[in-house]
Amino acid sequence: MPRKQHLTTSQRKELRRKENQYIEELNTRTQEFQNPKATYFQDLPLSNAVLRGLKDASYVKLTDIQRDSIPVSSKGNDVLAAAKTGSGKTLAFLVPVLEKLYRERWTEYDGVGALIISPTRELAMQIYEVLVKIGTHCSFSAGLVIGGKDVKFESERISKINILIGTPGRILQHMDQAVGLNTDNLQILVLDEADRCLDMGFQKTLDAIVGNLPASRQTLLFSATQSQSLNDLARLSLTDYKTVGKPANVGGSEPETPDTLQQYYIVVELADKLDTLFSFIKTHLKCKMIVFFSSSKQVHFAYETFRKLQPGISLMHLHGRQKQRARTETLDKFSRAQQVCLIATDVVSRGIDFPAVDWVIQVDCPENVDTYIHRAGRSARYGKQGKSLVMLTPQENEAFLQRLKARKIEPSMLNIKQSKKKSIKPQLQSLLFQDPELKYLGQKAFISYIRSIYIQKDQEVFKFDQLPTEEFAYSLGLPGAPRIKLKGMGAIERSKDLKNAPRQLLKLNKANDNGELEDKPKEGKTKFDKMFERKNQTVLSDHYLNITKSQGQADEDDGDFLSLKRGDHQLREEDLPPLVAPQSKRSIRKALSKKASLASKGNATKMVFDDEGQARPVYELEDEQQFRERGDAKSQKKEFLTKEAEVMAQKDIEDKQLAKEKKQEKKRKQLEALRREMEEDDSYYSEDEEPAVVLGTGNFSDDLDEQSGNEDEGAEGESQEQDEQESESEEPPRKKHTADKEQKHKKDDNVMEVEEPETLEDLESLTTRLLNQ
Ligand SMILES: Nc1ncnc2c1ncn2[C@@H]1O[C@H](COP(=O)(O)OP(=O)(O)OP(=O)(O)O)[C@@H](O)[C@H]1O
Repeated sequence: MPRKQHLTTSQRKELRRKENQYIEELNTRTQEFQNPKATYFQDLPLSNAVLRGLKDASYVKLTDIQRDSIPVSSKGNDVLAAAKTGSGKTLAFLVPVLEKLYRERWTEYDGVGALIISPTRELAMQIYEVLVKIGTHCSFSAGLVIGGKDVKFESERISKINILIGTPGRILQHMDQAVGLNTDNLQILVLDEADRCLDMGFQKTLDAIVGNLPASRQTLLFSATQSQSLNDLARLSLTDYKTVGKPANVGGSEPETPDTLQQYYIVVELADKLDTLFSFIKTHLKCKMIVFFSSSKQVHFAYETFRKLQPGISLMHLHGRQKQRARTETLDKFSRAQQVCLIATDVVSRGIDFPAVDWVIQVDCPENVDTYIHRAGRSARYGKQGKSLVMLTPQENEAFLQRLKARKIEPSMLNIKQSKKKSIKPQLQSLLFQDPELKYLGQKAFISYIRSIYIQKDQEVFKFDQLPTEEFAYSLGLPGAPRIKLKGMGAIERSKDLKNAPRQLLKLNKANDNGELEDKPKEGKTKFDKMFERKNQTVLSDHYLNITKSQGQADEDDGDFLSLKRGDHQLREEDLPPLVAPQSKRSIRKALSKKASLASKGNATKMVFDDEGQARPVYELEDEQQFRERGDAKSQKKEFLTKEAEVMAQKDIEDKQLAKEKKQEKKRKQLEALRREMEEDDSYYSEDEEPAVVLGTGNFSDDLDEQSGNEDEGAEGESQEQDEQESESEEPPRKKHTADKEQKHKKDDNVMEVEEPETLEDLESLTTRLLNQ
């Protein structure tokens, strides 16, 4: 940590002069630099402060993307960089950020000089940690804004932050508040996993953020995959940019996966996936592995059931529905553990750098090749060996392998002898029978998976109509396929234009417990809602649907109705307890007041019923004398008809107006629902989440102290808002700035355990043997 020095004015002037001279020389060296064979960081024209920070953190040798991109970025160019997972992109953009601010002689009082945007909180935290690690000899302040409760807390400190790292939603929130966050002087903007930000529906948020930034800034876009949306973003937000790294898009000559990654696939029936996974885990107890499912509910179910079945390895789970603190703790524990199985959603599929992961298992087929690459890339990082296995159903197999092949990825096939595979279905059934909580989770997991397939864009891979729903339900231990009703699909179609699949999945996950997705947001809960929020009420679902049919008629008329009938739970009306149609207190009050107001109007019309039972107003024959006095019958008739026609025309206009207003209102509510959802989804994982706040201090070394202090003392603050738990660190006193600131091998009865195979053949035969037992 740099010591505070007391200098005289002339000493300070002299120091300043030397520093200016040093920076000028550095700039000249940078502009003239041409060494495509640079091997070490010190071969690059970098400032001493940055080089010392890198060395202290044991970063000495350059990776390819670092060697190629740092000199280009340091020259001030806009850069679009794509490089394989685990190839060291984080340093590739953090080093130029520090260099830029150093060369601009940035001080605490200059405000935000660099903005780094990451799609998820976990990734933002990781970037922050790396920055803290390498920035020990620099004198900038760094801070994290990743959403959550205390905007005020952040706002108060944000004005003193020089390097701001955050998620898009929260950054924009601070910009909108117009207090604290001033980006007028911003020098450099970094978008990490930029395409993921776009995929997650942050396009508008990013546009708004970029719109608030000075045009003169430098911009760096980084990703492991290079999609069309990334190219579009590059065209819009970069100026005269340089492309660095391997062209990682379709048609490239090399696979985009690391060379050290061994990739496999197996073809397995949907209903056999959990059996296969469990057998796999039991035979790889000495490994560190990540298992990916497509939804948080499936993760939750697999975790809870496997925990009870005790495969013999430490199990962890991580998904966006968990509280932030739990997520952070799991990330931390998993990073440190050596033999462990983490069951997770795509919340950790991008960017997260877990050390030494042996296996990545993709139980659910990824939505596209990019997701496959990012998931698999959690293993085999920074030149280390790693393996990945994707489970494909016979329906997905062919088309997905083609998609992979088009990107030069050709995993090897592993065979499983289905006949000999150990089944955990009976245990699951027994568990679910005993534990209603688990059964409920199973139903949720089932619904989530079916929904996830329904909304996939790539229908050649994901064949919704070929899903073996009954078998799948049975494989989860359920007695039959829960009934699913997806309605209001118009809303989903609309949302498809706005968001990509993961967010759609998120939206669908917000459907109610009956599997229904409604076109409009609910206003308050009815007794029906509450009744069906209770667990294990699925048996009532048919009845519920009957009751609510009339209420939901309008939606159903859209033709957007889909249902998967549940075979074993057909419920006869007479078997059900008598249900009185419930009414909310509000609706009862409303009805009563309507009656009261009608009664008080005093102009009620007396009605009589005619022979056909039709109600008609009472009328009496008018006196003939009076009738004649008003004119002849013909003209009276004409006058009457004209009047009636006018009334009808007026009514017609009113009706049309009413219909129009209703339509507009419906549209407004739908838009409102979408908007609200996008806000809630400040991050995708916020089906899910509200973020934690950890703001840095005026000095990196303070940040380090602060972190370790908290770890030691367990001093993490904790509070709740919006159902989220958050952690935050106390801010230590700010330093004054000077002129030169700176298993055991347990044998299972059924599965033989052996050492990790070295070759593909070994692995194949091993897997076959193990699964055949
Ligand atoms: N020059 C280096 N020397 C030693 N280790 C490095 C170096 N650069 C990066 N690493 C290490 O390599 C690992 C992967 O780096 P990083 O997380 O930046 O990869 P990435 O390219 O961003 O991956 P992803 O695309 O998955 O986000 C990290 O553990 C990091 O500490």
